[in-house]
Amino acid sequence: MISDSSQTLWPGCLDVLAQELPEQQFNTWIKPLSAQAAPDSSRLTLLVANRFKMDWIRAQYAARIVATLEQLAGHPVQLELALAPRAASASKPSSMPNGASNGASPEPASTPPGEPAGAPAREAAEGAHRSRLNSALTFDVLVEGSANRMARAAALHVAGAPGRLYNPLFIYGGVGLGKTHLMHAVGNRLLADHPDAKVLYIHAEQFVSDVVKSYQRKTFDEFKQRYHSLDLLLIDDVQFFANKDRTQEEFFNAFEALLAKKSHIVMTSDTYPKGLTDIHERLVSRFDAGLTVAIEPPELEMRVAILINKAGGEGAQMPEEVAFFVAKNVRSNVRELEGALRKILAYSRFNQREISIQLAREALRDLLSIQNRQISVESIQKTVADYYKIKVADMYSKKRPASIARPRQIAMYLAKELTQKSLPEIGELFGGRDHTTVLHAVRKIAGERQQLTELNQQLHVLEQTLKG
Ligand SMILES: Nc1ncnc2c1ncn2[C@@H]1O[C@H](COP(=O)(O)OP(=O)(O)OP(=O)(O)O)[C@@H](O)[C@H]1O
Repeated sequence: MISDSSQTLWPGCLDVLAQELPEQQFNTWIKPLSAQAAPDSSRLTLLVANRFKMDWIRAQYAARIVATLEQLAGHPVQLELALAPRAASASKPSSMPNGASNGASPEPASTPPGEPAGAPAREAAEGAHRSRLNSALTFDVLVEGSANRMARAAALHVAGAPGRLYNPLFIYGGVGLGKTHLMHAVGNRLLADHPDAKVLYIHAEQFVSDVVKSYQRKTFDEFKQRYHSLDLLLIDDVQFFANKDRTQEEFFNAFEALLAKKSHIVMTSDTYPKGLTDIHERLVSRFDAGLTVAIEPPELEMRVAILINKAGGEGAQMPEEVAFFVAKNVRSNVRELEGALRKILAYSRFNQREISIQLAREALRDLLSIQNRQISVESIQKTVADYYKIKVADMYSKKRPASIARPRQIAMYLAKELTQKSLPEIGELFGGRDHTTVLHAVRKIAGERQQLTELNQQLHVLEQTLKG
């Protein structure tokens, strides 16, 4: 008889890996595996469909799987890989993702076994395939906060009246802040209202690859037919067009054709249009011709709301104090926040314990210890000095010009936010300054961060850099 914890070990591990690995890799390699755990969870056997997959999983994923299993179990776990009996592997549901390959898989697309899904599932998959939309990414599950309020309002407007105002809509911001989610939400809403609309979500890299294929196969007519006939084109991460001249030309053509027929274009990027490098000026000026909106890193309360909502979506309840604890420690972006939540939920399920601050601390111990280990006041001083192009020595000096005093205040603020040091200790490390000077700097920068978008973004970049 297998104990409860051994039964939840692999599902818990799947939860964590689903969050940590790119979707394509997870769906291709990890999701199809079935597991048998020893009753005491000391050993876990994964059944793999063929020898090729077994070698690949051993080489690419075994170490990571073991680390995750051991973190969940709290003791060493031996991992074994075995070939699945033929019948067992053939009856597994197909798990191939609908999107095109991201190049991670070395296996020909026809190799993985799998029965076709049932008709409704197939239709849904075909619908999703046509538009490449992820139907889970809707406005309903997108938490609103000051960080994304304007972008969300603009996206809602576009979904409700495409082809009119805000065309193109250009959404920019740092990684994992919800740009892609917002884009899918526009497409899903439009399709819900107009099921016949021709919508396509595509990552810029895929667009580049489509251009290359059309070039090689001389099928530009089909390419044009496909892109120029859309009602809504959602194109993600356009910074990937940098230096790809032919792609930029084709995108320019598609762009002009779509705007001429009043189709809508929504784009995302990691920076605002004029901040894009190696993109033709005529494209940049068109990107900026509709509405450009930023998504910013979520503030504390928004991070808390996201955690509570997402936990609810997984059928779990996260007490507010735990959500605050996690949100205070995981600040960089929503994707990391989701990763932390997955770990906590998996840890709670596996150990059959209620979610508490103590449990969160244990589940996130690697993440928390990496943060504490890596960030020292000295590394903050160096990073900030490099960023604002001043000397590290100016962090300790008595110089007062604003070009030096302000980065110094920013470094003090980050030292308070990212380390466990007290105000007097920080003052000491900044050339023996009084703790009231540090307090003044911390309050000033915290206040301005709420008001000034540019400062907020700079701090976000610095935090990401410091956290590695
Ligand atoms: N406001 C929000 N409410 C709920 N979930 C969110 C929110 N913002 C982001 N997310 C979730 O965070 C994850 C990362 O978001 P997304 O992929 O849209 O980020 P991104 O800005 O496109 O990042 P990248 O630039 O790395 O592609 C997704 O799972 C998304 O659903």
